Amino acid sequence: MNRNSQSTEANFDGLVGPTHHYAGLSFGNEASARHQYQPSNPLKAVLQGLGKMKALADQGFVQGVIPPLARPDLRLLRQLGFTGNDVQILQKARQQAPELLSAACSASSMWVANAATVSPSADTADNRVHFTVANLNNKLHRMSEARGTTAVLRALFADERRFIVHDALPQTPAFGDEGAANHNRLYGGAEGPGLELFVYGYDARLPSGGPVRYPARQTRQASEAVARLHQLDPQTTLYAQQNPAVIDQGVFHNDVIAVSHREVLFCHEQAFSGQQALFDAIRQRLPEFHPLVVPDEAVTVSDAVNTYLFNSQLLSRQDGSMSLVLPQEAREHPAVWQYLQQLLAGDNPITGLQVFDLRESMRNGGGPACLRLRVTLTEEERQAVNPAVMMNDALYTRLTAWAGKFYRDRLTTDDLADPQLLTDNYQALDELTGILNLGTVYDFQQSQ
Ligand SMILES: N=C(N)NCCC[C@H](NC(=O)CCC(=O)O)C(=O)O
Repeated sequence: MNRNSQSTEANFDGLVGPTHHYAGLSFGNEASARHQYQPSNPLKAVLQGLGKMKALADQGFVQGVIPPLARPDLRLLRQLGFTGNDVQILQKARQQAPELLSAACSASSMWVANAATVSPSADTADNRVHFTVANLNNKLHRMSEARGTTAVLRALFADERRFIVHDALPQTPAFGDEGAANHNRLYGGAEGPGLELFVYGYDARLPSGGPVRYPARQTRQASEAVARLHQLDPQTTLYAQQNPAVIDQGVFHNDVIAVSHREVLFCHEQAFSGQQALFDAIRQRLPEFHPLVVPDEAVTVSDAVNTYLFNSQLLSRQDGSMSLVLPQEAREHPAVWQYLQQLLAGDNPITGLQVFDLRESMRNGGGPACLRLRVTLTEEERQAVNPAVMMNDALYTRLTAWAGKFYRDRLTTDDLADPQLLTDNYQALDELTGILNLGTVYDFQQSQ
């Protein structure tokens, strides 16, 4: 395979599933806690996500769709001791442990920045695109994604000559892994290996040094294991610790405080431990490195957590300038919006802002960047991706009609044991596998 052929950063967005609801399941994610038990609108949520995908595809960006996992996760409920037929299991869980029913129904697989860590073929010794499925072992509702995500990614990236999807790391806290949300890849003009920057919350070898209030979800040990699996060159691999003080302020993933694209790293001044030394190390390997650091006096960490300023997407336009894709909350915040105007006027590649209303996802702590998995692909690799998942007018029309047929416009935790919800979900997902040409990717299809 040709190492030097032109490559593209494609974005694959998670399609919001029909059971999207607010259950307060993610301790350390303040939006999740704040919106616990509020009614959600799954139809609006899926349409908001599709709107972003369609707008970016219309601008010529390569945009794909990742289907939701099948929920309720009856396998998980059985594993937790609930017995009987499907309806009995749901009802028993609702009566005895509603928080477990919520976990089994969570639509959290929409945040595909946590589906896997991805290394492009230019960085890997065997010249394949490597994916390691995230084990997400810090939270029950997220941990149970790994199995289904593995099957879905293998259905999308099936060509084993070009892609390899590794199983998730061992499910133990020392190997906590949250995927691409804690991984950046920086690169300059020349084709060839990029600099892979893995960001962890704590080092399991050291007894202290992590956050104290909220959990660190990613360990250094997990990042190192992913780098080994991906056969990365240690010369172009760096590890950095996220500042534990910002984890304690609600920055549960690095993509809540930093985003990279090409040679640019856009981040808050408090994002990393030893930030200056880290920047020196990056610059040593990548002379074009262009950090854009936001001072606390312009935007506080709390403002960043509330607006998801850094959970933005940086996209290159044809002319080499960059566009920043932001959530509506960033526009509504005077200090953040003022900072963004200064950024546009300043000497840097960002020349445009695009704002999307993603409020249904934002209320659970998921912004524009959480909803996408970035996969850098050569032209040949792009041709090898399942073409039915690539966004275009026809797919957008089909998926909006499909969602309109199956999704509810109101859902609360009280609705989760409704047998009709289960039947509708399975029917919706069965139809979706046809639209996206996925084969029988869901367990319920195999037992039919
Ligand atoms: N930053 C990135 N890349 N992803 C955001 C993930 C949000 C997700 N929220 C939730 O899982 C909330 C579910 C609930 O409470 O109902 C989480 O905390 O893992």
